[in-house]
Amino acid sequence: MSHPPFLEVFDTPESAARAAARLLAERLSAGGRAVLAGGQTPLLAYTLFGKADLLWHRLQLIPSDERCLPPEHPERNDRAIAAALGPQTYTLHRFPAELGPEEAARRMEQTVRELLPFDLALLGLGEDGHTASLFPDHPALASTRLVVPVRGAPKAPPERVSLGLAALSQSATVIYLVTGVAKREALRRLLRGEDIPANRIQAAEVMVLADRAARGEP
Ligand SMILES: O=C(O)[C@H](O)[C@@H](O)[C@H](O)[C@H](O)COP(=O)(O)O
Repeated sequence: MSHPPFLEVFDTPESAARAAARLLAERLSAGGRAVLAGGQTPLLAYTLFGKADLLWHRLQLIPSDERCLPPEHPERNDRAIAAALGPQTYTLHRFPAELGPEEAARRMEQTVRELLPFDLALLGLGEDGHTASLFPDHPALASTRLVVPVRGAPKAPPERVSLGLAALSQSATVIYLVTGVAKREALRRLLRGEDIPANRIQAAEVMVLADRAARGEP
């Protein structure tokens, strides 16, 4: 990260989610190409974003990563994102992660290439500083591929497929949404520019939306 990110701290996870939804709606009001994180943190933001009035038919979305689970598995990121966004007419590019890490990465390379550069990436942050499925000290971090297979992930399930640093670093704006006391140490490391996977993503504009619990404020 070339310069400290813009940080905004909110009283509660709900107010942070509202701010994230507003930002998504503003930045994507005319459509565009965006990356949406998996995991639990952003789901309320997606639900609120899904109510926005924008040119949904011009919006192309892709999860930051996908777990290698059957397509209908409730823990699939694409399913959780679609369920949260509700009945809007956007395009959601789904990783065929049920085919396994390598085959899914191979099949999505061209789709991702055609989506680049991203207008925006909303990303989460793991307690170990991971983002998407790019985990510390994992070989996927050193890959130059746009889409990387991930085996042996420390966060279940172990097999995943993820946008690589080469793709995520082609986002004009990266927004991290980080809430909860469990993320306190990871957020501190993110803001200090320490060498965690999230800080290996280069973007012209990096914003961090956090709640007081993650920021370590009473
Ligand atoms: O597939 C995933 O799990 C996510 O893409 C992952 O990168 C997530 O963003 C972080 O692990 C934070 O997860 P939570 O928001 O659930 O804490």
